[in-house]
Amino acid sequence: MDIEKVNSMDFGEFVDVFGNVIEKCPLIAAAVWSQRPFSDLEDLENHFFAFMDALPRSGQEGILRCHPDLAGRDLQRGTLTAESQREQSQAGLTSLDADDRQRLQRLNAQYRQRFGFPFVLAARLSDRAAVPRELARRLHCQPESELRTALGEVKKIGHLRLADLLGADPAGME
Ligand SMILES: NC(=O)NC1=NC(=O)NC1=O
Repeated sequence: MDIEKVNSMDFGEFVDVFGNVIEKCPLIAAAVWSQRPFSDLEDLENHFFAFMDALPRSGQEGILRCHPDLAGRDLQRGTLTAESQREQSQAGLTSLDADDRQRLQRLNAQYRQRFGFPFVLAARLSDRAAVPRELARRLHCQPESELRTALGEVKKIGHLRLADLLGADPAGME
């Protein structure tokens, strides 16, 4: 898909295509649509991220709270979005044994208790061994810096999802 096609989309089509670039936050695509035309794919991506950066802390935490836990209830119930399902299975989180899954759920609960939002990480850039290690490490970070780290992970997820949608090479979208 090229940028001319993106710029020609009406509102409904744009939100249908880009509504889940940021997990369960179609509002962001709905807002970014009005800023077309986009000069290129990177410009489109930057508008998504600029919207996130301009939100008050409550809005940024709200974005994080829209993310399903890694190897959490939604994965067990099969209620993940298609994108999340693919990402979590690529990281090997759909085939954890009971002990590993329970450990991850315990760490997720501790993290959520400490920060008030779920642990978010770009699963496609990680794997089943690294996820709990990274979660345990970030559990000890300060809230301010952890909010920034978590939003950075949302942006990595968004970057990869946009690259998929636009048929661009993820590296090429830097
Ligand atoms: N809590 C999360 O990090 N969730 C997720 N990360 C991904 O890459 N996909 C998800 O669903």
